[in-house]
Parts: sequence; structure tokens; C-alpha cells
Amino acid sequence: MIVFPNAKINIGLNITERRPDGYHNLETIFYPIKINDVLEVIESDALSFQSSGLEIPGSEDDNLCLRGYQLLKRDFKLPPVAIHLHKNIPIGAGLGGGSSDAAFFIKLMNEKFRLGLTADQMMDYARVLGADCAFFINNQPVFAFEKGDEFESIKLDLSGYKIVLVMPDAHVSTAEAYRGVKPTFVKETLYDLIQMPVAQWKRHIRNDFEAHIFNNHPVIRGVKASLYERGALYASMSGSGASVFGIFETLPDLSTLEETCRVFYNV
Ligand SMILES: C[C@](O)(CO)[C@H](O)COP(=O)(O)OP(=O)(O)OC[C@H]1O[C@@H](n2ccc(N)nc2=O)[C@H](O)[C@@H]1O
Ligand SMILES: Nc1ncnc2c1ncn2[C@@H]1O[C@H](COP(=O)(O)OP(=O)(O)OP(=O)(O)O)[C@@H](O)[C@H]1O
Repeated sequence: MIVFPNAKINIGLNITERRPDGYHNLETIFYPIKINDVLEVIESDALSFQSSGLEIPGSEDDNLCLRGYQLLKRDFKLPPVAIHLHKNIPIGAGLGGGSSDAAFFIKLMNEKFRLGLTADQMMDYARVLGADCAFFINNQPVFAFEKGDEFESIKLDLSGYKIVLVMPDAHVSTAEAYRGVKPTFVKETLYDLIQMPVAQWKRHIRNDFEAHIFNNHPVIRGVKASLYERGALYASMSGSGASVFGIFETLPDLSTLEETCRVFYNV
């Protein structure tokens, strides 16, 4: 069975408090985008994992797909499987690529081996693997809160706009991003702000990671500025970075950015 795990962007991200467990409470809007990996699972004689495409740092045993397999195996009698992941979603990008692979792996296993899990049950498994992971089970635009793994559905349809995603030559680890952030009280919740017209978002919606990540990686600040110079209605770093997205009325010419960055049009 083959599935195509997709990336997400965060529209707005407010870090509201540090939790006793070391994590942070936050609020954000998750929006799915059309940048995809390819994940294939076949029944096999032995458990194996191989990947192609972008190089994934870390050992294969730490790959979130294998961790998903081990997690399900605690509760279900599963045969060995051969997993192939073709990696295309940029890594260290704030696009949730690894989390998406894990969530799609759980959905695939549920279907392939008829495990009978509901979406809520799959989300409970996904939460164990990462804060971002549960979102990709339903994969619909949501307002997310607490660790970013509790959701309220929202009406948000950006299909009438052109969304462009730019990945500069910089990588930010999620842990690095959280280490430098100072939680702040939220006056106006994103749940309400997101209902404003897109052209007004620039004045009201922010990503709390940007300030210190831009200081550590000025190239990311430059990409965001370029998107506004080319007419973006709204531009922001996604999640903990390093990718930056822009929402446009018409598709911009980003050929100069393409010299130094990976640019994805119409995501
Ligand atoms: C930045 C976001 O992508 C926004 O959507 C997410 O909050 C990150 O979620 P994620 O990559 O799934 O994160 P995890 O793999 O669960 O956590 C990585 C590290 O980020 C920090 N972390 C993550 C989520 C959160 N709400 N508070 C945190 O402080 C913790 O130090 C944790 O050890
Ligand atoms: N399937 C996978 N794809 C990508 N990274 C993976 C995968 N499985 C495990 N990882 C590990 O996760 C790390 C990437 O996570 P990181 O949080 O830094 O960036 P990200 O992919 O942009 O995700 P996020 O949006 O959650 O921040 C990699 O260094 C790698 O070791």
C-alpha cells in the first residue's frame, strides 16, 4: 500500500506558557499543504526500513515510521513489514514532515491490517510520537492548542489564493527554537483573528519563534522580506522554521530566490 504524507504550515504561532513537563502551551492554526513524501509498506519476512530522496539525519531506528510500528506492535499482533519512504518534504523546516510520515504510517497500518482504530484512537497513538503528529490524522485546517495536539475545527479555505513555500539554506531544530522563546500572554486568540480577511493578517497575526530564529539565521528574515516585496498579502516562517510561506493573490516571480533556496509554487 502506498500513501503520500503531506506537509503543514502554521499560520500564527503564540507560545503562551512553559509547562511543568518541559513542553510549552501554544496556539496555532495548522493548514495542510501539497508538498508530499511517498510511503510504501508491504508485508515481508523481516521488519525493514529504507529511504530515498532527501537524506534524513539520525539513525534509521529513530525514524518516526519505525517508531510508529513499534508503538502499534505493543497492542496488536502485526506481521513484519518492509517500509520504503521517499523523502521530499524539507527537514528542519517547520513543515511537520516526520510527524506526517508517522501519522500516515499509523493510518496505513490501520487500513492494511484492519486494526479497527477510530480517528480519535489513532490520534492518541500519534501524540506519543510528537506534538505535531496528531494533526495529520484528520489533516484538516484546525485551531490547535495546549502542546499543539488538541484541536478545534475552523472554517478556513485558502484555495482562492496562491501559496508559495520557500526553504532557505538553513535548518532549525524544533528543540533549538523552543529553547530561545519567551512565553507571552495572548490578548486576542488566533481562533478569532484567523477569521479576518487575509490582507489584515499581517498587522495582527505573528509567529513567536521568528524574533530569535531571525537573529540566529538572518537569511530567513531576508526570505520573508522578499515575499512581502513581491506582493504577499501575508508571509511568515512556518512553525519553528526554517521554511517561510507567502500567500499571494497572483503567483509571484521568485526566480531570484530560486538561486539560493528551494521554492515550491502552488502548495
Ligand atoms: C513547532 C511546531 O511544529 C508547531 O507546530 C511543533 O510545536 C513542534 O512539534 P513536534 O516537532 O512534533 O515536537 P516534538 O517532537 O513533540 O518535540 C520536540 C521538542 O520541542 C519542544 N516542544 C515541542 C512542542 C511543544 N508544544 N513544546 C515544546 O517545548 C520540546 O523541547 C520537545 O522535546
Ligand atoms: N520520517 C522522518 N522524516 C524526517 N525527519 C525524521 C523522520 N523520522 C525521524 N526524523 C527526525 O526528525 C528530525 C526533524 O525534525 P525537526 O523537528 O527538526 O524538523 P521538521 O521536520 O521541520 O519538523 P517540525 O515541523 O515538527 O519542526 C530529523 O533530524 C530526524 O532525525
